[in-house]
Amino acid sequence: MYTYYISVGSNLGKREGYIQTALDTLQTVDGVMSVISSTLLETEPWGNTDQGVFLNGVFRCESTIEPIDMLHLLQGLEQAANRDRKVHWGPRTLDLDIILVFDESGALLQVNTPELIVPHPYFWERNFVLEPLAELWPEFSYQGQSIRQRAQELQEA
Ligand SMILES: Nc1ncnc2c1ncn2[C@@H]1O[C@H](COP(=O)(O)OP(=O)(O)OP(=O)(O)O)[C@@H](O)[C@H]1O
Ligand SMILES: Nc1nc2c(c(=O)[nH]1)N=C(CO)CN2
Repeated sequence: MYTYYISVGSNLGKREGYIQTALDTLQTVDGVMSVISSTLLETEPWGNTDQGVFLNGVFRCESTIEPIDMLHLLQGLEQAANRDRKVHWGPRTLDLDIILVFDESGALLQVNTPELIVPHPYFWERNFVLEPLAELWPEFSYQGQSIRQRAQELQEA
């Protein structure tokens, strides 16, 4: 059994609908025991600022699905939302990124393959991930820093 923290975002079309559909579909998948979502929040675009405001959140998912298979499952949900990938970090109907994965002993998984890097390489730089993650897991800390401190630090940067 794994515990996944998955970042969800959308800034094109019926944003909340795409996110809700992804959540509803994920809950029906064999091997997915539970999915809960943080509240969704409006966030200014990060990285590529020349695009619309995002709706972002984080799902916590308990699942027996292996990380690479979870990635492919999430990519299928993105395709179901007619996601196109023309512009890197550009507008998208639905984005689902695996942020963190813990195994049943509670150990943080490190994955480094051409297709999948976990922890997600940018998660600790992105308040649109850290704020909803902190809602689900306020005591989380990473590399010796609490998530609250990190979110504050990014806010002030
Ligand atoms: N932890 C991860 N979660 C999701 N995709 C990942 C992860 N690690 C590597 N990838 C790879 O990233 C590729 C590009 O994904 P995508 O186009 O969604 O990037 P993005 O979400 O726009 O940018 P970013 O990854 O910086 O958030 C995917 O094809 C996937 O193989
Ligand atoms: N606010 C916000 N900005 C972004 C987002 C996102 O989900 N939310 N996703 C990106 C590429 O993954 C790049 N920039």
